Amino acid sequence: MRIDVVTIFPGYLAPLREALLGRAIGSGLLDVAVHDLRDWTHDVHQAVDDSPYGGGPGMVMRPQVWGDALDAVLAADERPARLVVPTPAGRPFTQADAHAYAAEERLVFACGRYEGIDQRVVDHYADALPVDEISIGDYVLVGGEVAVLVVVEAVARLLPGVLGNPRSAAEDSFSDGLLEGPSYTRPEVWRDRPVPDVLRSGNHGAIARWRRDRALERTVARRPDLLAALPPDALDKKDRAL
Ligand SMILES: CN1CCN(Cc2ccc(Cn3ccc4ccc(-c5n[nH]c(N)c5C#N)cc43)cc2)CC1
Repeated sequence: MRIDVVTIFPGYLAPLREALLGRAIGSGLLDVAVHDLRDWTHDVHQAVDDSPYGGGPGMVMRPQVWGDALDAVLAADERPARLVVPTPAGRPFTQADAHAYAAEERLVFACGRYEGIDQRVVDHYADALPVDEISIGDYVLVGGEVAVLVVVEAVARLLPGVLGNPRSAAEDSFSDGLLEGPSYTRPEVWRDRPVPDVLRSGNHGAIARWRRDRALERTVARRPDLLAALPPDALDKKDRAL
């Protein structure tokens, strides 16, 4: 998979080259190119923004610069691409999106700043390729770069060979529609707090039941919306007895 990121703060994307993602890049599983939007400005001030039509606070990113940048970036590789534009007004990014994006040959991310990117940029490219305006959560950031780091990590970990243990991705939180329950490791007792006996029992059936119960409890307490979204047959009689 090839990933391109266009931003006015290339340094913000440096973490992409660390740790797991850095190894994925090094092993050729992932090809990442970060582009400075200002490389496509032509004025001495390298202006990328201007005042909003209709008034209002802040500035809006100019379509011309974005058009020149995205034309050049898209033309640099013949693989079909999906353009992903993080925005507070975007559709919520989900684990299902991460799986869908992991199947793409190429993702191009447009990182906005200020009050966002002139809408005509999204409208223009939507005539030529799939374009997603996504949000990583109901809180307000200052730009799209952090969202790109989140999305790229969520996607890259699903690529074959990136995670040391492929079972991790297969048994993700949300993969069965529930939150993950608590995890424990050595020592058996830490500051007078023991590991739950069932986890040391060797009784795999009882362990699976215990883990499912804890996942259900946590989901009820923290994300009742996930329960409501489960298909009718997702909970068995024992689940409902909890
Ligand atoms: C008067 N009001 C009119 C509405 N604006 C709304 C607004 C517009 C842009 C920005 C800053 N920004 C610029 C590009 C960009 C991309 C993503 C995100 C982002 N934030 N939160 C997420 N989950 C994000 C994601 N993914 C923020 C971004 C902040 C707030 C505020 C002022």
